[in-house]
Amino acid sequence: MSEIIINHARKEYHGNAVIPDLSVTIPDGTLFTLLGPSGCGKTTLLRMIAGFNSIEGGDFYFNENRINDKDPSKRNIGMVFQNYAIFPHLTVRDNVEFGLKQRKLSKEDVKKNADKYLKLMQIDEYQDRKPDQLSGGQQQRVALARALAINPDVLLMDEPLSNLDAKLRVDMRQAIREIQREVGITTVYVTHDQEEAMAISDKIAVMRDGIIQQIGQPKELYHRPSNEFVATFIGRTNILEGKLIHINGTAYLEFKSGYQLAFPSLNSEQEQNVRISIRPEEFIRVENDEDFTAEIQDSIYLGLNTEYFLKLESGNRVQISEESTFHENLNPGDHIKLKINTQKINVFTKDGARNLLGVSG
Ligand SMILES: Nc1ncnc2c1ncn2[C@@H]1O[C@H](COP(=O)(O)OP(=O)(O)OP(=O)(O)O)[C@@H](O)[C@H]1O
Repeated sequence: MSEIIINHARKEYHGNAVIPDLSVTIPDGTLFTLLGPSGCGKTTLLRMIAGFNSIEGGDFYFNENRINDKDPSKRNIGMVFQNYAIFPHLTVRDNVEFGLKQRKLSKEDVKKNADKYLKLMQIDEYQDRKPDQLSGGQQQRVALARALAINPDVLLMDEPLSNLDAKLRVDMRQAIREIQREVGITTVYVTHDQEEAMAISDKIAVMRDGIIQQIGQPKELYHRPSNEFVATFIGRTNILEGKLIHINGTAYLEFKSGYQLAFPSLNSEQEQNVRISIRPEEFIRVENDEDFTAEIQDSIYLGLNTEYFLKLESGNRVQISEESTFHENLNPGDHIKLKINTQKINVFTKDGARNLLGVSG
């Protein structure tokens, strides 16, 4: 088992830095996800850890061992990719035993290890089949069993579920989570799917343009995103422009409508233009004492929740979400009153680069 430490990593392609200077520590035994939009450098970083990419700067360690110059085959890594990468001409068992045989283990140990992971991944009943006789989800289980059977120090997974259909993806991410916990292996998981990242990870690093924007538990990223990019990439949010002002020593958020909301947690911040992030579920419908009035423009019934598309009196459009009730009878054109949950909103500088409330985690 290993902690992974990356100090000042730099990656260039043809003189162009796709990862300028990245540092991160991945604690032993965690499922750590690299999350970000396409092209942000997730796969590049994963391949640097694996040893498939040159490293233009910085140091990579597994525990105290610097691995920069270590051959990929000597890093003791298990890998699972999007396209399964299992051998089509070998049976399920032979696939799982492949790495074990290469390591010249005794026959008994090969069998014992393969049995363990065939069972753990619930594919023992297919052990004599060839991959083309398996579903995508089963093939991915074989890939995972094969990766884990060699007892790697680190498991690297690059979009392992993206070839699977939606329902299976949800089942498989649960399976991966359970196996990872059971085996306790340090895992680096790459995805661009924020929901998958939230569901599976102990910790997530949100990346953009080769730079880590924030590292935290899913909950921390959702509630206290470090900047507007993270706030909009993790979950959904409404961004309203406003001003931070002081009246008699107390901070207020002034919205476009002119409404002023007392916001004492920013008492020590200077007056400035801000961008206010309010998640759809943090607008609460009230009968009086409202922060906003809004006109309903449209709604979508989603079973547990109903989403409303609203126009605020300022003209701003926002989306809110609330638990559906059977007798609900709101229609386009209706006016409603809303309060916002001030504990849960976030306030960014006018360029969206910094959360004035600070960041936990
Ligand atoms: N071999 C290469 N030569 C030149 N540029 C490359 C090479 N591989 C990747 N890049 C560039 O490096 C950047 C990061 O790519 P990378 O594949 O790491 O992104 P990613 O976040 O994994 O994206 P995706 O989710 O689409 O796989 C991109 O701009 C990409 O075009």
